Amino acid sequence: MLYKAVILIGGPQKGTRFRPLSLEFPKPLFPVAGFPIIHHHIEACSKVPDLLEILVIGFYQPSEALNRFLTSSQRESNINIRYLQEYTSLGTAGGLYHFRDQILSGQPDGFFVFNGDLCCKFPLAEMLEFHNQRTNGQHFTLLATEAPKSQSLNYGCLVKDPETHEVLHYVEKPQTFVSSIINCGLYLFTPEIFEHISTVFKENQAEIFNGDSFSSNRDTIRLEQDIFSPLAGTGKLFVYNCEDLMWSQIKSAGSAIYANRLYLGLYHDTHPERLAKNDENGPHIVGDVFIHATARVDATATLGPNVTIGAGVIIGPGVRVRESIILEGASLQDHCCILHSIVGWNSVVGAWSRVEGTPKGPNPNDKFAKMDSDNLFDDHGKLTPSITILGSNVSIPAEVIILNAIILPDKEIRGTFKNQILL
Ligand SMILES: Nc1nc2c(ncn2[C@@H]2O[C@H](COP(=O)(O)OP(=O)(O)O[C@H]3O[C@H](CO)[C@@H](O)[C@H](O)[C@@H]3O)[C@@H](O)[C@H]2O)c(=O)[nH]1
Repeated sequence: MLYKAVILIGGPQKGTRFRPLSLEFPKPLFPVAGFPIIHHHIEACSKVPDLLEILVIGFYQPSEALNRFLTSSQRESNINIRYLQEYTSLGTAGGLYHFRDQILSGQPDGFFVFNGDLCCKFPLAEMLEFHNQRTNGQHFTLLATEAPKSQSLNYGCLVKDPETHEVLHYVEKPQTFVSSIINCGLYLFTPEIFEHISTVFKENQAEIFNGDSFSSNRDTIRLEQDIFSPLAGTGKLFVYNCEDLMWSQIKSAGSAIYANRLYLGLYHDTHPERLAKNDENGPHIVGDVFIHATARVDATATLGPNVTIGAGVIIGPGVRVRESIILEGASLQDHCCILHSIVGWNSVVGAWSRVEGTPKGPNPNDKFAKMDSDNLFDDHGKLTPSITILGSNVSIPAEVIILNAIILPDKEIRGTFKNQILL
């Protein structure tokens, strides 16, 4: 059986907590546990036997960074990888439909579709096995997991037949509780899915000529509302439910820090060589830490748990870093302290300064709790305390405190700042 994979990466977005970090760099390339978010998807795909190619679909302008990433991923994984750009946001099914000829070229028997903003222990082999056990032939499988009742409302929710695992009912982000089984944003489709998308496409186009709709987004088709909801209960849609799945969305900077922790934890099984170890000449390592081979870390620094140090980073004596991501080219000067923060590309933190955010994470007492995607502002218009973010080329002087702040790129900070966005 031949398969393909499609990764939906969306496009530039405004007003998110990721903004200072995604201004110059598409979010799917943001490094988590040392590698771009979608590198983890590609790595999972490379383990699927007979994978014909990977198509990355989005509405980002092709950029040097994206091209460089795709070329190097292709070389490393030895799989053909192409970027297909939508002319506008076509929705999670619209992009698939627009590029259906490319997806079906080479005649795959099926294809995986990934939301690009997932952090997951992608159970592709298990999904394939589950999918192929259904006798139906032309059917579709989606990956699901459990969420607490209150959090389930933030996701696609589904009700399944406990015997057959057929999806009987699907509601995208319901207003009231439907089910604690949530859509994880990873699907396995057969080519027949295009017949269902085509029906919706034609209905939408017909509306233009019936004068029913002047909406500018009539080319948009959503997998969740337009395809899954009507497919539920027709015997075509099945759910592979992985209750204990290691899974999170990456929507905010807080969730990037959480995903960093999850992927570093996974490296114990998948890539133990990527985890830093304590040795006489190196820094003190606490828990899971990734240090890029080109970073220079003083032996008196203490790093961890859950820290990623990017390429070319320089870390001075006595520095302390925990629960943070330090991006390529940054410099942390003597005895500074970085907690629950993301330090942007080529930023400098001066000696004895403290950069600190507020920890974000799912409720540890609730087995199925998910990471909430934190809003930038609370109901009173105040910045909600969360991860501190320094954009690229930010300079923090010596002996100041930066607490719960978001600092846009290229800023030279002169003093202490708390609970602010510095534009
Ligand atoms: N190519 C492309 N990608 C898109 C588009 N719109 C969204 N995407 C990508 O599709 C994924 C889903 O994005 P959203 O539309 O923001 O949905 P969501 O709020 O994340 O919810 C989805 O994911 C949840 C799990 O993470 C699901 O529970 C939910 O049902 C839904 O599928 C993201 O990776 C996003 O970049 C589009 O027009 N074009």
